[in-house]
Amino acid sequence: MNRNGFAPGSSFPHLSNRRPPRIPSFFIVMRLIIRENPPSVGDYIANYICKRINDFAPTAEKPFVLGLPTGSSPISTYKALIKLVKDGKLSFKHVVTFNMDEYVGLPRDHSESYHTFMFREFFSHVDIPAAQVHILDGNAIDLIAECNSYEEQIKKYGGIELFLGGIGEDGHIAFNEPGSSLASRTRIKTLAYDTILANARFFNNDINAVPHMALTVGVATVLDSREVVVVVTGQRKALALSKAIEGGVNHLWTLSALQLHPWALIVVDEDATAELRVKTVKYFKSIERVQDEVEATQRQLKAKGNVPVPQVGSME
Ligand SMILES: O=P(O)(O)OC[C@H]1O[C@](O)(CO)[C@@H](O)[C@@H]1O
Repeated sequence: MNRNGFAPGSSFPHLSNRRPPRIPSFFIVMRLIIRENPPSVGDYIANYICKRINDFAPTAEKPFVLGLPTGSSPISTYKALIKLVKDGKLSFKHVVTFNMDEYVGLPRDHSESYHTFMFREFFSHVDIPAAQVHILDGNAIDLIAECNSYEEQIKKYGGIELFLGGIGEDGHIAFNEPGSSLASRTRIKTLAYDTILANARFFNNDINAVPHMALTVGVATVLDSREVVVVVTGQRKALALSKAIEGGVNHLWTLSALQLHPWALIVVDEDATAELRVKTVKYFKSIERVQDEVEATQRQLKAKGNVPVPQVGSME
């Protein structure tokens, strides 16, 4: 068993009888948090990650292993995380990161490479030692070996504690385009035309300048993480969000694989909920309300010196 309580290499921890430790039974449910706009989504996720890292109390021997995405959606989260570090509330000194993906063939110092993006938007502003940052090398001579070694490195650290992810308009998580196997691992992926069109905005709207291939962690790599948090903002992601949470698990909308994860959280803005049923929105809002109440009760009990006992029934 690895630190997460899963069998090493297990892609579908939900199928094992082991529930990840520290998760009360009433939290074994996908959660959807709705905030007004991208900045408030960023604040929510940053505070959430901050609490998770601080509760974990990472050390050099036991670092917190964090998966990270690129794209415009996580920028507000990165800004908020940087502020928490500057305010002395959070440190990345004992955090090890693994990025989701990288273009193939784009020079590392290209302004749109994910290496450049990550250092420009995040790593250069926090106290993470560069040696603790892992980003796939899309210029490796042997790309397959690069992908295999990435999986090995993740394993060496005992797995990813929390994977923060972004999605594409076609519902892909990382660069797991429609039709990707839900058992996929880190590999080379040809980008879908939709993704090339969507990302052309970063390449002066020239679709020929957008790389057609990328290295990406697989769906199973993401599912193996102890916890997955996904950021979804903007109306252009609304259809993908509804397919992923209201539809069945489906390789055409790879985000839907999160339904198989015991500890998944999707944080969205109002615009991204445009295609959801009112009933769905109400359901997820009620879960947030109940959880807030449970946590408030637990805090009160703790303050009185009592051991908190969850009163909410299982929602499994
Ligand atoms: O947030 P944006 O700009 O829509 O970009 C999302 C893209 O970034 C990624 O998260 C890459 O890490 C992909 O999943 C997705 O294609």
